[in-house]
Amino acid sequence: MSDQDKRVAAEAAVKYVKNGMTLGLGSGSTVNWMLQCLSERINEGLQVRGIPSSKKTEKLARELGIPLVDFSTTTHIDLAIDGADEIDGALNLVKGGGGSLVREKVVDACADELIIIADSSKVVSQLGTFPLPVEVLPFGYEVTMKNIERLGGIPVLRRKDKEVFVSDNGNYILDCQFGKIEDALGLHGKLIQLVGVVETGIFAGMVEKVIVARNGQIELTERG
Ligand SMILES: O=C[C@H](O)[C@H](O)[C@H](O)COP(=O)(O)O
Repeated sequence: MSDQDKRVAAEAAVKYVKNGMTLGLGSGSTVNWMLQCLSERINEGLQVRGIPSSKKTEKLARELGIPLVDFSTTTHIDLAIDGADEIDGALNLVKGGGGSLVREKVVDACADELIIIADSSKVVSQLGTFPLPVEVLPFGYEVTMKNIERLGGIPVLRRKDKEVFVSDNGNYILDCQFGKIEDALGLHGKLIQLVGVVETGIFAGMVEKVIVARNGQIELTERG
């Protein structure tokens, strides 16, 4: 992991932002760099507004003076910029390492274009080394865990500072090891049908561009 590369990727993504855009603001440490870059451009006169995908992003964006709106103002997002925990060669993603996957998916899915920014440690040949985050209702999460085990997963209830981690939506996160994921969309489809599952961290077929920085150099991959 390199903060320098996260910043390089973030700077490259912000070049795609144009005056007047409504932006989807993802979550995580790479997105935090993007917010810094965006705020610098806003200080230079760029006029945009953002819809944040987490309370943490909302807080930082406010501190940086980035104008924010929510879905009561508009349901249209021109461009979303977000991070990822894993990116495969088909531009499928695992997300949710920071617990923001549900709001990220709502924001990213309604954007005209989604750009993913990352340092090169996130690029994998196959998804599944990073345990798949699955957001579940707290009620009956034990049952949901059993059902995930029946699908071949090993779910672990996420904790933070020894307390159960609670998402911005008041839900729990199960970090699920499935081994190497052969069929990302198929696995998502099975999980999302389970009662109690709110959303999975598989983002398949959603990305237009991936910007990866490796030792300070940009690698741009676009959906073919
Ligand atoms: O829930 C968190 C998000 O999916 C993040 O975009 C993802 O975890 C990547 O975060 P970072 O840029 O900190 O590695």
